Amino acid sequence: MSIVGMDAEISSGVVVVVDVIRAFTTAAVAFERGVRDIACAASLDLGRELRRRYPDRLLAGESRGLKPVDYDFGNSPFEMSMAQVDGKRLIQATSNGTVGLGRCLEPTALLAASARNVSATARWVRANHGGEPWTILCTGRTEEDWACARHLSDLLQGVEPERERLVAGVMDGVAERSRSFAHRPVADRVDLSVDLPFCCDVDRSAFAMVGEIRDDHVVLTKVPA
Ligand SMILES: O=C(O)[C@H](CS(=O)(=O)O)OP(=O)(O)O
Repeated sequence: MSIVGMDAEISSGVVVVVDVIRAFTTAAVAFERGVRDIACAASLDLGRELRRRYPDRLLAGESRGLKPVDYDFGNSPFEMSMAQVDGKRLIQATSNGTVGLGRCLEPTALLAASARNVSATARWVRANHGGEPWTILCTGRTEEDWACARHLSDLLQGVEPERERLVAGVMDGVAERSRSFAHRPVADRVDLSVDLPFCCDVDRSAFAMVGEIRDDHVVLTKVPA
């Protein structure tokens, strides 16, 4: 039972990949909007390749937080909350979250989580892999993923954590990112203010996002839990 960062060797067992700001908050919102499944790519170019392979899929993702010109969507949960994607299939390629999914080579089970579906993720793991070893992979260096991982770890161990502490951790992560953005040219800064309410909406999504490893990507599906 461990919480690790992206520099760790990912063991087997149940692996939950956490990305609160913003990949797996955006993925959760996409599923809430009726998306059927999400093919997660570890790079923008692989995302483009997947679109060539599966032209019916819409392409979502970011580079340095911003939407590539040839992508259909960026990585904003706010943007996704208004998207007409009911019944659609997505491809998602981001800097951290989808890269993290690709790091897990032979997990017993692989899931994607954010604060939005953290309790549902814990319920799914306990119901389907209770008592088995698990690893929580934080894909970011800022506080939000680690706060979410600690929250999930408590839930997996039968401890009821405080939501307020998780929200405070997300807010700390946003503050850290805003400070880093301040060093970028204005045009390169990501306005997280519209996304923050979605990232802080703890347990809005009553489903786990369960991954299936394919040759060169991971497909997430929504599983009520
Ligand atoms: O889109 C995001 O919020 C981040 C990119 S950055 O770290 O803010 O530049 O990507 P994600 O994979 O969602 O952490």
